[in-house]
Amino acid sequence: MHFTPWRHVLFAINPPTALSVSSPSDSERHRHSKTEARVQEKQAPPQLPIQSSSPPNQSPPLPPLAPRELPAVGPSETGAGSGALGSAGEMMAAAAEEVPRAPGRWTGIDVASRKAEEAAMRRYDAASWLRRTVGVVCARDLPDEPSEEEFRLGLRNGIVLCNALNKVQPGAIPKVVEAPSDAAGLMDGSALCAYQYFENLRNFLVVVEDLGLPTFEVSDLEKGGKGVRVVDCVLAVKSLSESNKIGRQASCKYGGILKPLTSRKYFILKNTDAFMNKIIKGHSAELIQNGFSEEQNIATDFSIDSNGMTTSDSLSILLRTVLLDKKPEEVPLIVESLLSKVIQEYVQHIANQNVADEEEQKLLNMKEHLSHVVVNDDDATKQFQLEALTNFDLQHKQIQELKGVLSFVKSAMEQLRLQYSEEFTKLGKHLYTLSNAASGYHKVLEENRKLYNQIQDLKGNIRVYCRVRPFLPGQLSLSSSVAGTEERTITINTLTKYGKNGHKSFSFNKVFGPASTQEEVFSDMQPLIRSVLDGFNVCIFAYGQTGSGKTYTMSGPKVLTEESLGVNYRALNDLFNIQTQRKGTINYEISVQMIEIYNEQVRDLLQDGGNRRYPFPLIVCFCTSRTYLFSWRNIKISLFSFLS
Ligand SMILES: Nc1ncnc2c1ncn2[C@@H]1O[C@H](COP(=O)(O)OP(=O)(O)OP(=O)(O)O)[C@@H](O)[C@H]1O
Repeated sequence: MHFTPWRHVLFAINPPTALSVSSPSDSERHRHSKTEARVQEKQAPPQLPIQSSSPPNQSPPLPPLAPRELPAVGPSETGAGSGALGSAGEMMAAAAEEVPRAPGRWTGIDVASRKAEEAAMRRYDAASWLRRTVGVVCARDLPDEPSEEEFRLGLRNGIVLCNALNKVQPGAIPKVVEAPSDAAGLMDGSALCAYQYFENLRNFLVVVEDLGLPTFEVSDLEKGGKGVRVVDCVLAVKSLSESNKIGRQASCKYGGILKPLTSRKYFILKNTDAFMNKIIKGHSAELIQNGFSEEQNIATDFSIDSNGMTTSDSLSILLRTVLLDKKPEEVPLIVESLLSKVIQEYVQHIANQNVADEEEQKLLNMKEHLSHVVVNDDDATKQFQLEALTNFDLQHKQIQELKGVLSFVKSAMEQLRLQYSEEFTKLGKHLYTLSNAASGYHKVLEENRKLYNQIQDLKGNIRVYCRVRPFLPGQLSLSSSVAGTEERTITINTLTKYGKNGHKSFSFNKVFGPASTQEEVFSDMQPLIRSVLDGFNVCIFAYGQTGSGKTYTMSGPKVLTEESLGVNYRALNDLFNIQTQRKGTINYEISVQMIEIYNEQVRDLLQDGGNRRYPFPLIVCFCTSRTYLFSWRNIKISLFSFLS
């Protein structure tokens, strides 16, 4: 709870002697103020708190008061800036501010002079108290009557402040960073580095703030800082010290009511009476500080606390006490100021009360919710347990089912594995059999081939067949020279030397009569043709006179039918069919060349229209490893040679 506007009272209660000094020098003003303060200090009770003041540039000019206008307060309160004014005095000052100023009685120079003098007096008072508190050794850098610069340098390292505060509140600052012993000759505490200064000052300011005293910034101890705030703080600590000496928690005029170090929630008020008691107590303390008797103040407190008087009664007593010795013209202003303060405190209290009501409502809601939870806790627990058991049984049942399914799947998989193993074993056996069969097949095939070719060799590598063509249409069959044919023999009618009919017989591998077909002729040659696919060279040619049927036998008639196809067509068809049958095992490359030998000239019948003549003799052609089909006059040759 702050009473900042009441600080203006300092100027109103200054002694008129200070007002008579017009623009004195600083030293003169200091000396004058100091002398005045010394006199006042001797007369003032040491326990009186000190009233701080606003910075000179913020303080409005106040009209001077005659000595008879001053309240009956101690000399220290009336000193420039060092007075410990109470609420009554402040109220009076506030009232005095509103008093119409007499023209010509107050000038700007007087105001500035009085402010400077007041500041100096307050600084002297603070320095003097610090020196007395910590001792002249510790405060060697702080003169008894320091200038602003000396005051700043003396307190810059925070040692004096911390030690002084520890004197007032023992143990408030457990650790004070002291200056090194060899730093005595150093100026303005510069032996310590900046952060050590800061640590002392920070600890000091933290404790001061916890005490509810006015604080300052660390920068206020630097050049350009607001030294008046430091003075206010020191005087507030002094006020606390003096209050402690009289065994009473002082009401601080420098920023609020002193708070205990262990709690920062001092301003939380719970009801109107407590709120009013607080105000009244605060004002009562101020009354004491402004000259009212302590007994009177105690009586006031006692009447409020013990007799349970109402708020209006308390206010009445307070007003009567405050206005007891006031002039009639001062009463309205004092009452107005007091009411303004009461309204301000009441508004603050209502705000706090609203916040408290909201918090309380939240707590009630939370309690109701918790009670609802507690009341239904048993049912909810039972329901939860029942659901948990049900879920457990269901899950257990599902797990058992899954185990059964898993067992079934395992057995099925095992059966499948056994079946697969058996099938694999069977397949292996079959493959082994097939492999053996294939191997045997190749062996048998090879053996058959050998046997086959052996048979062909036994039949003869050179075979001679004889075919007799039938009579052509229009030819007389009585003139045939063939007397008869057997399988391997043909008998020819011949004329003897003496004109008698004779017979000659000729033996061949086989004799085909006039009724033989093309198929019968080829069937006896077919085994030789297949020998070509086993790598044997085969040559088939026909020999005979003109018109004997060579072309018919080798190629067929002009109009070909399936039955009339000759040896060449049938041989090639047979070769291509065998190639197709053995396609998966043997690849055959087949080429065909057709030549004609006529009048001892070899002609290629498949190139250049059959006009290309070969310069090499016929025997060379037989040595080539290719398939040949020769047509020679009266010799029709089929030569088949395959390389596989
Ligand atoms: N086995 C047969 N059956 C029926 N007709 C045949 C038979 N052999 C030959 N001929 C016929 O006899 C005629 C003469 O046959 P082909 O032309 O084959 O004789 P060639 O020996 O080739 O004669 P050339 O040497 O003059 O070429 C043809 O008209 C042919 O149709």
